[in-house]
Amino acid sequence: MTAIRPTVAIAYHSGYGHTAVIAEAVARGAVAGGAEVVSIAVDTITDEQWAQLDAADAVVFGSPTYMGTASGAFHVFAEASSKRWFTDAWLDKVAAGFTNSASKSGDKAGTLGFFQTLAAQHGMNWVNLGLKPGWNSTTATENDLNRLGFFNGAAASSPSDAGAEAVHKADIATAEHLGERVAKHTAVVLAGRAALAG
Ligand SMILES: Cc1cc2nc3c(=O)[nH]c(=O)nc-3n(C[C@H](O)[C@H](O)[C@H](O)COP(=O)(O)O)c2cc1C
Repeated sequence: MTAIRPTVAIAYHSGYGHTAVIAEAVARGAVAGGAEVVSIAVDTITDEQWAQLDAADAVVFGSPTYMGTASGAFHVFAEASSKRWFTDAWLDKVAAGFTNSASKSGDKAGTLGFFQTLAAQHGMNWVNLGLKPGWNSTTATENDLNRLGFFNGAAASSPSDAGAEAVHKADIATAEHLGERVAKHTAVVLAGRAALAG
């Protein structure tokens, strides 16, 4: 059987570089999971990149959490995606999401929830993180995968007074896990569609 190589697009914004590190980790994980990856900074998105999103099998949304939700730049992109909503251009694509903020909680749930709603409005199928929470018992440590205990996407906490080099290794590993999971799940979806069509 020919190996299925899904295309995973990562549509993200990063104001100061921290979320970009997480986006790179998601990309590495997706490649490890067998996908071809396209990374798109949504604040500078071009017509060609919109076309790449339309052609992708999966789209992973990523943004810093600003004021408890995705950044303004990401919201501009989300509103612009309404053009795709009218034509069902993203219907049945796989979707997932990640966010990064300074505080451990930092109201990141607001951002991941927004991504889930955006995906649902487009009729996309959400892939969750698929990891048990880490760092929540006396024997656990901050180096655990999913150390911040989110289920619906990958979350990262980066110190507000440090640069992108300070993004936590555990958050990077958690993001790699999400990318790999999305790639593998998307391959299953594509294989299922091909089998049903055949
Ligand atoms: C306008 C603004 C709003 C912010 N709001 C939050 C917030 O709600 N929760 C939080 O934990 N951090 C908040 N932060 C901190 C950023 O999330 C944090 O610095 C993050 O690492 C920035 O990611 P970036 O470098 O990809 O832009 C805010 C930062 C800015 C500039």
